[in-house]
Amino acid sequence: MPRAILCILDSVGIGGAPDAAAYGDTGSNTFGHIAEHAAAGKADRAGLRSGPLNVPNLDALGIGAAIKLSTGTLPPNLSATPKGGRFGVGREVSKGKDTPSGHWEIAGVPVPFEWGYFPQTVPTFPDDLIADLIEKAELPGVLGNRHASGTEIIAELGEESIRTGKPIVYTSIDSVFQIAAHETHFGLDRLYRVCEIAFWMTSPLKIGRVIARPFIGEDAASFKRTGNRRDFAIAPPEPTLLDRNKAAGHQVFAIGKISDIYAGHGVTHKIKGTGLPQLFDKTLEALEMAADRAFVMTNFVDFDSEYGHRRDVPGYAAALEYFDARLPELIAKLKHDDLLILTADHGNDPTWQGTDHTREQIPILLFSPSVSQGEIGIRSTFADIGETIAHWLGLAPGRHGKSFL
Ligand SMILES: O=P(O)(O)O[C@H]1O[C@H](CO)[C@@H](O)[C@H]1O
Ligand SMILES: [Mn+2]
Ligand SMILES: [Mn+2]
Repeated sequence: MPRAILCILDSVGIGGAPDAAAYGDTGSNTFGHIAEHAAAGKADRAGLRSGPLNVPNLDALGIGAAIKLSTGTLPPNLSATPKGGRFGVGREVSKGKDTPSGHWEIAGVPVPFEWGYFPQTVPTFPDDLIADLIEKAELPGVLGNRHASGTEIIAELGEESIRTGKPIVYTSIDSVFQIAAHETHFGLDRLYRVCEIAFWMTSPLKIGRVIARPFIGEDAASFKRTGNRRDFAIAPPEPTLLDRNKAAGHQVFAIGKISDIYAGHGVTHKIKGTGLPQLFDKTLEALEMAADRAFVMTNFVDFDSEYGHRRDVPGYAAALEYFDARLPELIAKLKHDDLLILTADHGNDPTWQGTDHTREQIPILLFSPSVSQGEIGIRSTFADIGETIAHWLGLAPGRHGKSFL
């Protein structure tokens, strides 16, 4: 009874995308640079972690070997010889370096169109779009209206937002329209409604997502974003692996952000979770419920949202070590015909300039009690991951990518 478990370690890239120059990201390497910083004592934080990166379980599955294959260089304290599983590298054909592009392509559907983006101007959003939003959502106005880091703009404008009732609208280098507002002063349900209205206005512009960014706290020093983030995303242009497995009558567990990323399409069990520990727990729980030919997919967003975008090297290193320490629990739960794949959707090198994603290749670490050790090389599309899982679950081949099993 085959089952498949796909863990997306959001933003855990491994460097070296051949087209990185087009994104200003030549030389970025999320995992490799964290390992280098840690080895040099530059990822220490009192009370959190210190010293070289300690990820023996990821290393046993081939993370070091995958990075070496991707960049030609083995980072410190990692091994070039895995102890089990199959390792490889994924290269993205879709344009853009955001979450939906990566996830859709991983699920067998590369993005066939150019995403819409907002310019690096102030204001960034078209006047008519904002005027329309203010009118339809009955807002007293908006704040922000520029490119920004979400935590920084809340610290800067959060108090004014509470005082005036105006939500904060901002974007990034990604195809996103983000709206931050206070969970209770503005109201969470109201924020979601405003996002929904914005989504209908921005989707014709091929903006991938409108993201609700609720926060709590009463002043700049205490503002904190909550787990009630919600992404309103464009639906994938073709049926993904999730749709295909659901259509075959099998379970599809979507854990964390997964359901949002695929606009709810192809999901039979939507499971929310906040923070790495809970997302990991929910993944283990889903495995308990997963029947024959089930597909379990989890997005571990914190690597990206809490550490990558925040350019927090010690935090990112500690998160990798946490995930690594829990990996044996997941592996212990695998039955003979279960397939586990660990991968990422893009990079977000915390040592890089700015606060945006980085165009990188991704690790593909595959493990099953019934698959021998080996290497799968550099795959020319992330869609090979989806096709491998489709093959494993007995689905007909899709239009993009090839199974590596
Ligand atoms: O700075 P925050 O609000 O975390 O925004 C980040 O989150 C968005 C979605 O992943 C990205 O486009 C990036 O801008
Ligand atoms: Mn992502
Ligand atoms: Mn991100």
